[in-house]
Amino acid sequence: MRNIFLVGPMGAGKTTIGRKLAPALGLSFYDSDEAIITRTGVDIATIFDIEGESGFRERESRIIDELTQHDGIVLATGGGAVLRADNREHLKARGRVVYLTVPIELQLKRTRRDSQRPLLQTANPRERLESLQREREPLYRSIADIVVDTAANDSRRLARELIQRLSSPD
Ligand SMILES: Nc1ncnc2c1ncn2[C@@H]1O[C@H](COP(=O)(O)OP(=O)(O)OP(=O)(O)O)[C@@H](O)[C@H]1O
Ligand SMILES: O=C(O)C1=C[C@@H](O)[C@@H](O)[C@H](O)C1
Ligand SMILES: [Mg+2]
Repeated sequence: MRNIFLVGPMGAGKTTIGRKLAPALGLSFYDSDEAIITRTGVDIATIFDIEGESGFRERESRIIDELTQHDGIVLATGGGAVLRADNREHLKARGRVVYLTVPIELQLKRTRRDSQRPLLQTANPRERLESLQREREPLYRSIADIVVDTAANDSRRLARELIQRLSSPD
C-alpha cells in the first residue's frame, strides 16, 4: 500500500501540495473534489444548490471509497471528507494520512478569491471557518499519521519536507 491521503481544512493546500508531491514520489495524483466535478460535469456550488450538502457528501463518500482502493496514489480530499466515519475508516486503512494545518488568517487569505466553496458564501467566512475547524480538528487528528503546518507558505518546500518525513521512520 503506497497511498498518501491529504486531509485538512479549505485553504490548507491539499490540492496544491498533492499536485507537487505525486510526481516527485512517482505516484498518480487524484483530487476528490475534482473527480466529483469531472464525473458530474458541474461545479461543487451547483451540486450544493441542487442536491444540498448531503447530496454532495454522498458523492464524496462514493468517490473516496473508489479512489482509496487504488494503489500508488496521492489523494487530496475535500475539507469535509473526514465528517463521515466510513470515509475516515477508508482513509486510515488504505494509506498514510497527512493532516495539513493552516492558521486562520492564511486560510482566509487563500480562500478569499474563490467563489467555488459554497460553505464560505456567507457574511462572515472567518466565523464559518472557525466553527468548521472546531468540529473537524479532532476528526483530522484522529486519522493523521503525520501533521504538517503549512504556514511556512511555500508549497514546494512543504512538499519536500513531506517527502522527507514520509521516508523516515515515525
Ligand atoms: N503553502 C502555500 N503557500 C501559499 N499559497 C498556498 C499554499 N498552499 C495553497 N496555497 C494557495 O491557497 C489556495 C487554496 O489552496 P488549495 O486549493 O490547494 O487548498 P485545499 O486544501 O485543496 O482546499 P479545499 O479543501 O477547498 O479543496 C490556492 O490559491 C493556492 O495557490
Ligand atoms: O470543507 C468543506 O466542507 C468543503 C471543502 C471543499 O474541498 C469542497 O469539498 C466543498 O466545498 C466542501
Ligand atoms: Mg482542494
